[in-house]
Amino acid sequence: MNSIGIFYGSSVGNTRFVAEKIGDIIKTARLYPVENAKMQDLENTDTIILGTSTWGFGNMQDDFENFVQILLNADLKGKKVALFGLGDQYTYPDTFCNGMGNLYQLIKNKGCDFIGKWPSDSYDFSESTAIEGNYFVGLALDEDNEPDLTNHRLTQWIESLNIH
Ligand SMILES: Cc1cc2nc3c(=O)[nH]c(=O)nc-3n(C[C@H](O)[C@H](O)[C@H](O)COP(=O)(O)O)c2cc1C
Repeated sequence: MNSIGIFYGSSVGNTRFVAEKIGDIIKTARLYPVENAKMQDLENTDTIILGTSTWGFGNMQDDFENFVQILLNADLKGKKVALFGLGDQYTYPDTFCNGMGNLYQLIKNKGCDFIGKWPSDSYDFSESTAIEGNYFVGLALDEDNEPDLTNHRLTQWIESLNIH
């Protein structure tokens, strides 16, 4: 069976809120806050949905501090990976969702199959390390300024993943 896990880090609850929403839609998915997640959790999961917010002008959320090493050491070959990131495009237009960009850079050469890139044209920002061409490397969400768009973006994105 294709196991699905949602791994996330969240400081004030926005990424957790989104992770739980994804879990409501993909009923078979297990939720893993990265502060407690183990390498085995990653390696036992076929489709990894991985979410971080951005803090301190472009960093991943704090709970990734230890999890970064776990991600680097884990065997992710052949796994599907879908990234999502939360940020604030108006206050931080030069580092919008850079946390997701950093996450992508960290694991992009680990042999996983990235799914769920997302068009960037409906956002208003100047720079992001999460951009490749006209697409974000995963779903970008802005709960600070556009919470009303989250549901629609999320359902479209999950449909595009084609994993359940
Ligand atoms: C001090 C601070 C720094 C932030 N830095 C960035 C940033 O560089 N880029 C960005 O897109 N968002 C930035 N944000 C916005 C957060 O990523 C956003 O509020 C997010 O929804 C928080 O999610 P969380 O509660 O899951 O951690 C920052 C917010 C704060 C308070």
